[in-house]
Amino acid sequence: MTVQFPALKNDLILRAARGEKTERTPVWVMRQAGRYLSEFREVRKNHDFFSMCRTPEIACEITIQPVRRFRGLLDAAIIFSDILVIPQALGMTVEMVPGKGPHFPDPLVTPADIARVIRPGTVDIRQELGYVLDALTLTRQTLAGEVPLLGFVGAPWTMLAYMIEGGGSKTFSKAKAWLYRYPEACHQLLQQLTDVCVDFLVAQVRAGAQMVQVFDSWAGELGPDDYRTFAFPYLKAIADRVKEQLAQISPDAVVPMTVFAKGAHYILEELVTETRYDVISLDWTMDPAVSRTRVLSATSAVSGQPRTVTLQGNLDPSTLYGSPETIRERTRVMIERFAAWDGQGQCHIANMGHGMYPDHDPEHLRAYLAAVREFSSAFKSA
Ligand SMILES: Cc1c2[nH]c(c1CCC(=O)O)Cc1[nH]c(c(CCC(=O)O)c1C)Cc1[nH]c(c(CCC(=O)O)c1C)Cc1[nH]c(c(C)c1CCC(=O)O)C2
Repeated sequence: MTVQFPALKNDLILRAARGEKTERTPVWVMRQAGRYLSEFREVRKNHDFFSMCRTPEIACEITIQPVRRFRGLLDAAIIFSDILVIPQALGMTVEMVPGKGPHFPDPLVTPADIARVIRPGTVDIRQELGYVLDALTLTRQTLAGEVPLLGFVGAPWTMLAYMIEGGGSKTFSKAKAWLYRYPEACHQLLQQLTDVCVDFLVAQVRAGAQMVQVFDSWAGELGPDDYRTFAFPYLKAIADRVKEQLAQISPDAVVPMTVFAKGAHYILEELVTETRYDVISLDWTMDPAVSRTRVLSATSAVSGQPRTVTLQGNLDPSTLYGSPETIRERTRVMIERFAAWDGQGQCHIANMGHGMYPDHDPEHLRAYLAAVREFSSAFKSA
């Protein structure tokens, strides 16, 4: 299958991800499409969340809403979908309860339950998740090359946590109890989820995704040893296998990959030295300058040469509750810290340290996007 797409007019984020120099820092924001936008709420009031995901025309429209509203200020679009479409593809029921979040009426309770979701091979991606692929293709056409289109999946640990907890949780004690009581069943499930992630990401790229991100939103619930046992090996396998499979299609098909292990500050060195992710997304609790130093020294220790991986992030989303002047000042400091190592802030993709909140003022996001442009252009031309 070869689909022809319009030529790309803004490839800033792809260049930054590959470590190439850019004239300003590209910026996009997790959850840039969502409830803080009145135009999203307008569509949402007439539709159930997952029906919106399953209707390519609606998913396309919502993906493009922020690009349209902040025209010229965003450097990427991320496809409107959810990390929980994979548990659904494996046969689980997931509902999105307005104001509460995801709910699994029938979560995994005992290891015998994994028989419901484990199968030989993976799932038929076209059949179970074809609607995401169609949404990607339609959106990439509709964007007409204005900005690159990002695809994504949830990381195996984060998806396992939802499938066992049945929704969000304060302690993740059900999911973590499984790691201690039923480690074998967990590994089987994590392997199954990894296999689906790999096939799904490759399919997303074939359908039009120009870069992909793996969201390990609950990484920080695990300590270093558990993370190294139950999360990291699967994250690593996803990057290895996706890159291998894309390279087999053609060298040009290999897109940049981002990993966001939220809260797992201890894993930074291993992510850079042992995985093939091009971009590492930092949450707001990590200092950009310190993170860069850690990356440089970890890579030189391994190869004798420091490697410049691209870092993404990391303004605290709560900063957007401040005044536009505060946002501008905090953004200046953020840009400066990402530039501490080279004086320019190359190898940086600006984002928040997590997603937008529903009660954010879109005009405050605009202030952030404008400040990234202002200060990063100044640093890079200095
Ligand atoms: C953990 C997680 C989920 N989904 C996702 C993650 C990883 C990122 C993160 O850590 O935030 C990923 C996701 N979810 C959504 C996107 C779309 C693209 C974008 O970033 O704009 C993406 C990339 C839409 C969404 N996903 C969801 C909404 C709001 C749903 C609604 O309208 O009711 C949107 C726009 C719902 C969702 N989906 C999920 C939760 C916990 C919730 C409820 C919390 C909330 O309501 O914000 C699971």
